Amino acid sequence: MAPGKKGPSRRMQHQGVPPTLGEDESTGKKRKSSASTNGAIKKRKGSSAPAVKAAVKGGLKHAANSAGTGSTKGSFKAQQKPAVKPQKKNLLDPLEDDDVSDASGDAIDDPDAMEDSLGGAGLDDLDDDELNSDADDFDLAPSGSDDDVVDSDQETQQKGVWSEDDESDGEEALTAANIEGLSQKLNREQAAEDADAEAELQDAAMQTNIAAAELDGDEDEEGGKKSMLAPDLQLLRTRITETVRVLSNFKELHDPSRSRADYTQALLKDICAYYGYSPFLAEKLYSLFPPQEALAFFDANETPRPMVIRTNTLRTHRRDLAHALINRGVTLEPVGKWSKVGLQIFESQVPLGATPEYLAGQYILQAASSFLPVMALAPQEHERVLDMAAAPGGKSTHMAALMRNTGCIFSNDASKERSKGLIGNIHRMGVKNTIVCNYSALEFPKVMGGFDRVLLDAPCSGTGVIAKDASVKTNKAPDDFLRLPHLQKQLLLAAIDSVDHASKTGGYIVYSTCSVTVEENEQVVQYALNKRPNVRLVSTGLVFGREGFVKYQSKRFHPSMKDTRRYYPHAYNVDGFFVAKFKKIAATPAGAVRAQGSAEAMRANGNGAGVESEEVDVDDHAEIGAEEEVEQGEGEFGGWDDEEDAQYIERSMNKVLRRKGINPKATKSRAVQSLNPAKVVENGASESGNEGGVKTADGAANESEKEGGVKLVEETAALAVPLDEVALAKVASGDESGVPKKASKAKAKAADGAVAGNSKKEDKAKAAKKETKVKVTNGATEEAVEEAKVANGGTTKTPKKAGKGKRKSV
Ligand SMILES: C[S@@+](CC[C@H](N)C(=O)[O-])C[C@H]1O[C@@H](n2cnc3c(N)ncnc32)[C@H](O)[C@@H]1O
Repeated sequence: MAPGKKGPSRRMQHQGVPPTLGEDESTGKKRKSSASTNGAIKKRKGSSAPAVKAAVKGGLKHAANSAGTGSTKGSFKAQQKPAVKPQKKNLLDPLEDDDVSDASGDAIDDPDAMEDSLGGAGLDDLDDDELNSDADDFDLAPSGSDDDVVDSDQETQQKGVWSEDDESDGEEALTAANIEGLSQKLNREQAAEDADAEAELQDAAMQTNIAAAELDGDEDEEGGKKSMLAPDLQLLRTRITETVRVLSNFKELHDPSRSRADYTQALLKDICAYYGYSPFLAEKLYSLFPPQEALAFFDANETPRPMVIRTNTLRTHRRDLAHALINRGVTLEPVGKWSKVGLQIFESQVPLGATPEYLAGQYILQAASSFLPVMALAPQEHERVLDMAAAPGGKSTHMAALMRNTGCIFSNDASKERSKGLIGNIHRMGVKNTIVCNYSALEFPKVMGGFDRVLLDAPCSGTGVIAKDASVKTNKAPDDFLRLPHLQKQLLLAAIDSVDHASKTGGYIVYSTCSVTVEENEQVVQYALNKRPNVRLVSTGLVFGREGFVKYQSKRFHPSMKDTRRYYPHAYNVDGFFVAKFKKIAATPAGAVRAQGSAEAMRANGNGAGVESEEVDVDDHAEIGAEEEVEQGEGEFGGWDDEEDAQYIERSMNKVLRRKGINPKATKSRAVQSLNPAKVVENGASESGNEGGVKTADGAANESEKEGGVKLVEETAALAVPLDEVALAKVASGDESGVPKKASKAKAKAADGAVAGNSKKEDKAKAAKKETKVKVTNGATEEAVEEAKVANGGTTKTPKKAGKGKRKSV
C-alpha cells in the first residue's frame, strides 16, 4: 500500500488462494500479499513509518509555517487542527492495526519472508518432495515550535469557553423578554464561528493546493516555504506517474523547456518525499531500472513479500506437513514448481513460529529467495561444504537436508550472538552433519580449506529487503557502498581459495547477497574474476531470475556475467537477491594466497588452527601456483591489493563529492578524511574480521563502528575463536566424517556451543592479538602493527611497507 493510504489491516484481509510464487515475471505482480508474519508486520510497520513521520512532521511544519507567513496568531492556531489532524489519523491508523495483529509471535529462523509466482502448482504437487529428489531438480517551524502548537491549541479552547464576550453573556440574566434576543445572538455567533472554520478549512486546502502547484515543478519563490507544507501524497503520486510517463516517451511528451535531467531530478525528489528514501539511495536504486520499472520496484518495497516456510525433509515430507498445518487452520499452497520444499502461507490461525510441527523441526520460516543460493550450490551427499556466513542457518540447514545429513558442513559466522540462533536451528531441525564455527570468514582457508563447495551468503546493504527493513531507505551512506563491497571482495577471494579445484564431485562456489546494487554484486564478481583467473562463472541452474548486468552505466563486465542471476521484488515477488556460481578450475597460486596473508599466516602459525596438511595442501598449491604464476605473469594474479582498493575508494569518494558540488581537494581536511578509506580499513573490514564495518541486512549489523574502535576491535578479537573451541553440532550425532583431526579432538568441549578452556599458548596469542588490535585502532605506530602481526601469526593487516618486510622474512 502506498504510504498514507488507509485500508484494512493486511491481516484482516482474506487473501483467498492466489497463484503460487513462480518464475513468470509477468504474473509476479498479480498476486496479493499473504498472511502476515511478524517479519512481515514489522516490515510493513517499518516501511510506512518514515513516510508517515515525514508526512506528520510536514503537516506540523505546514501549520507553523502559516503563522510565519502572515496569519494572525489566532487564526494560525485555529488552522492547525483541520490542516494536520485528518492526515495524521489517516496515516497512523494502519499502524495501529498492525500493532494489534503483531501478536502472532513467529518468524524466528530466518529474517527473510517472501513471495513470487510461477503459477500452477496445487496441493497435488505436494508429493514432489525434495527428500526424494535431486538437489539439482529445482527447478518545523520558522517561528513556532511544537510547544507553540500545543499552546495554541489550549488558547483556542479557552477562547471558546472563557472569552470576555462569553463571560458578559453568561452574566446577563436570562429572562422571558430577552431569551429570544440572546438565542439569536448565540445563533449569529455560531454562524460566524462556522464561517471562520470554513474559511480556515479552505485556507488549509488552498495551501495544499499551493503545494500541489509547486509539485508541478514551479520554483519555490518564498525560499523554504515549499518544504514546510504537508506533502499531498495523492498529488505526489500523480506527479510521479506523470513524470515517469514523460520520461518513458521523452521525445514525444516532454516540455521543450525542460531537459531529461530536469525531469529525472524532479522525479527523484518526489520519490524521496513519497516513499521516504534518502536522495542518495533513491538515485542509486532508480538507476538500476528504466523509469517505469523503477517505480514498480519502489512500490514493491512498500508491500511485504508473502510468507513462506521450507519443509525440513530430514524430518517430514511436504505433503504431510501441509496436511498437518491445514488441520491447524493454515491456508497454504506449494510455493511454485521451482521448489519441492516451499509452502506459501496465505492465512494462519496459529503462530507459525510456535506450532508443534515447528517445534519438532519440520519446517523453518524462510524467504523464497533464500532457497535460491542453496539450490544453485546444489551440495551433494558425502561432500565437505563450507557455509562462510551461516547464521541464523536457513541455508546451512537446507544444505544439510539436500545432503541427507551425510558428509560434513562447516557452518561459520563471525557473530557469536547470531551463531547461537544457528546452533538452535541446527538442533531443532535434526541436522547432524554440521560443525558450527565462529571465525571471520576472512580467515579461510587458513582455518581450513579443500572444500567441495563453498557458499558465501555475504553480509550486505540489504537493498533487496527494504520491504522487510525500511531503515535501509535512510541509513545507507555512500561509504557503505565502498566498505561493504571491499569486504565482500575479500570474502569472495577467501571462498574461492577454500575450495578444492580437484574435487571429484564439486569445486563450486556460490556468492549471494540480498542486495540489488551493482557494487555489491557484479562488481564483486568481476573483481574475483580479475584476481582469480582459476575460476569461471557457470550457470546457476536456477529456472528463473534476470541475467546479471554485462553493462551498467559506464561499467563493462565479463560476458559470462549473464550467468549470474538477479531477483527483484516487483518482478518475482521475492526479496531482491543476487546469485553467482563459480567453478574453480585450477588451484589458486601461492602468490595469491600469500598476498592475502593466508599462506603466510599458516606458515608463521605453524599451520593455523585446525589445519591438517591433507586438508589444505599448501605446498601442492604453491607448486602449481608457481607454475601458473609464470604462465600468467606476475602481477596479473594475486590476492586483494589494499593500496589499489584504497585508490579506487578514494577516486569514488572524490566523484561523489564532485557530484555534490564539493571540491575534493578543498575538502581533503574534513569531508574526505572523515571517509578516509584507510580509516575504514582500520575500523572495519579488516584484519581478522570485518565485524566493525559490517552491517548485515538482517540485523547482524555490528554498530560498533559508530561506537568507537576499541570496543569494536575487542569484539573482533573475541570472535576469532579457534576451531577447537567451536560448537560442534555434529558431535551430538557422534558422526565424525569429514571433521579434521584437530577439530574432532575438541568435540566434547563444544557439543552445546560452550567454549571450553584454551591452551595457554592460544590464550596468550589471543590476549596479545586483542591488546595490539586496540592499539592499532587507537592510532598505533607501524611497529605496533608489526608487533600485532607477529602476535597474531601474521594475519593482522600491515601497512604495505611493514608488510613487505614481513613477507621478505617469510
Ligand atoms: C546475510 S547473513 C547470512 C544469512 C545466512 N546465510 C542464512 O541463510 O541464514 C550474513 C551473515 O554474515 C555474518 N558475517 C558478517 N561478517 C562476517 C565475516 N567477516 N565472516 C563471517 N561471517 C560474517 C553476519 O554475522 C551474518 O550472520
